[in-house]
Amino acid sequence: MSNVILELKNVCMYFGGLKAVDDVSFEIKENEIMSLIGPNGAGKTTIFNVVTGVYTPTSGEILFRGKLLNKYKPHEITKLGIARTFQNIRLFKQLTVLENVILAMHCRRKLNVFHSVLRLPYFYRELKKTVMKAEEFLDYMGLLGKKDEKAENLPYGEQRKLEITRALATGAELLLLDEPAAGMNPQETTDLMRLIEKIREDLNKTIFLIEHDMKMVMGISDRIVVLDYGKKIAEGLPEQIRNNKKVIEAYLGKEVANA
Ligand SMILES: Nc1ncnc2c1ncn2[C@@H]1O[C@H](COP(=O)(O)OP(=O)(O)OP(=O)(O)O)[C@@H](O)[C@H]1O
Repeated sequence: MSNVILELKNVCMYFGGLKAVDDVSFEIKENEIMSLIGPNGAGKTTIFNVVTGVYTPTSGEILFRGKLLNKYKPHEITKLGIARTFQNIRLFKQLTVLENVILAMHCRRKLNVFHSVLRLPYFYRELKKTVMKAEEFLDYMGLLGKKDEKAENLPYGEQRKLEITRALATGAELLLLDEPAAGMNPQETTDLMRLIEKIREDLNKTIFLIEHDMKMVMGISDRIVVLDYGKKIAEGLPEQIRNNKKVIEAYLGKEVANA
């Protein structure tokens, strides 16, 4: 049986009287592509926020490889091996593509202020290694040719790819992608699907995805969890979700049945 990498047990996240996430439980297995879907306001991003330490859940448990995450801070969770991208792209827009990747690698780098101030030979050796590693990530993602461009000058689809590159560069095993195909045309979306599948296969990553594009969700996911008003209303294989009456009736209608 495959190993569970992430487990949510009866997780609740309340904002005052609003139950943004209400008693949600599910598991993600190592190397799986799991999608989280649901209408606007269903609680998807809130789930990402509790998993990555932005919020402490009101109750319930979040376990990463059996380790309770509830009290960890976002940077500690990144260090443990979970990285995310955001619905609204968050890059250092004025910095180059390469610099953006290098900054994402800082949580694994052996350099500190002491090394950089004294400019020890060690500093230059480590810096060179870091640059080479960052270039490897960019090459893998097809962005090496753009390494010296300012992030803000990249076309939208490439900015989204750069965000994924940054998530990979943290060394994370579990990648949380929040609407990676948002704003992409159908060709870009298909390319992105192939890329995500490649990352899972070549690099042995686990992918947890929020996405509204049903063709992508149905085409790429091993399993899908469906939320509605903070509650899990279904979980299963794409075929099961596509044919689930509750899912179709509750909100997706033809969108999911025809994807
Ligand atoms: N910090 C917060 N304070 C108060 N309410 C919040 C907060 N964050 C989210 N909410 C509310 O929680 C509910 C779930 O929001 P969430 O962003 O998780 O939904 P979503 O499924 O990601 O929606 P979308 O598809 O539109 O991104 C919404 O009603 C939202 O307004």
